[in-house]
Amino acid sequence: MNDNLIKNFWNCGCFIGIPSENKIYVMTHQSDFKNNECILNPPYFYLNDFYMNHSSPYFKGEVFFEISYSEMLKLISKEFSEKPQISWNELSKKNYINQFESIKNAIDTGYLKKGVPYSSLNGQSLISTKNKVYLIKSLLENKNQNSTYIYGYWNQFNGFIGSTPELLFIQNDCYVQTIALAGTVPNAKNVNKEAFVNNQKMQKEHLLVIEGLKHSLSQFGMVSIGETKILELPKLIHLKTDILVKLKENFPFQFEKFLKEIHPTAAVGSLPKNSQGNWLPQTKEEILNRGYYAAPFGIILDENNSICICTIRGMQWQDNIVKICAGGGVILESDINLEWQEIESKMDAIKYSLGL
Ligand SMILES: C=C(O[C@H]1C=CC=C(C(=O)O)[C@@H]1O)C(=O)O
Repeated sequence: MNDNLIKNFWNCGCFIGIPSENKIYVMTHQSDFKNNECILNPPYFYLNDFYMNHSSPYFKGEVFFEISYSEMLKLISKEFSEKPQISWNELSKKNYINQFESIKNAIDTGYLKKGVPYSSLNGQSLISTKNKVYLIKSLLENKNQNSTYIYGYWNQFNGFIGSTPELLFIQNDCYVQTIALAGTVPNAKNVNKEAFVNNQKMQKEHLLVIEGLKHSLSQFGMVSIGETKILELPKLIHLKTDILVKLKENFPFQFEKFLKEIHPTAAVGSLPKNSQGNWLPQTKEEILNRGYYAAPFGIILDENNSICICTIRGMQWQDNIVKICAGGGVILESDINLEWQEIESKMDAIKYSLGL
């Protein structure tokens, strides 16, 4: 990469890493959301907010390339790196309690089976190029990157960087892979994995995500549900089930149509979905607070290959405000104190992966 290109990338860049392919897709872009899908030639990126409010979420920049994880680390190691100095606010439980109680009420009245409240930890820091280098380097050096998708997007004012286990889908020809991911325990030394796998509340929470996905996906073709397994991350353990859809014959895959059906899954939204795809009211305040937390972010490589992830487990920033969001599934059996501990563990895990 020449110097100009590197400068452009650090001003306005984005990437998504796919560990199973040992590939990171990287793009520089000038500005957001100017393009319409029909005028773009693949490859191009897709970014929407959680509520899918952007009408032109596709974008393409001047330069697009693929790079292996080790090449990316080598490239990035040549750059100046500096840990962001963030002064974090106190984490407030109040808003979370309101969401938790509203979900519990909706469950009691039979309107919902599951909802995902979240909390955000805010801080102050301007994220410089050196800071971005530091954050991405931390993700790349993280040993357990095999099960997560590193991602990043930024322009001069805002952006986000993280590493998510939440795959929305990978499309290869007539097959679409997705996962159900729900049920969490901190990955502590003394954790009893067997008890976790056999825990009835965890199983139920997980099965509800599978139920939601089956419901969304069956219109596209044959849905095969794999075995539920443990997904072990450095700081957290989840239940994970692989799901494969064999698309109906003569069924042209449409990225956004598929995405609208699957997102938000019950792992980040609710079951059942309401007309907004989620139980949370889509207020101005909620949209602002959420920013790009749990947003769909993807790449259309060509008409037979595309990828979309859900941007959890990351840090976002807007001007000098930085933010880490974490949520967790709530069902009838959920206990608020345990759920809150889960939120705190997820926030610690995010900080750990970003070297904060
Ligand atoms: C919504 C989040 O996690 C989801 C993914 C895995 C496990 C989850 C859970 O156990 O609740 C969540 O559904 C988040 O990390 O913000």
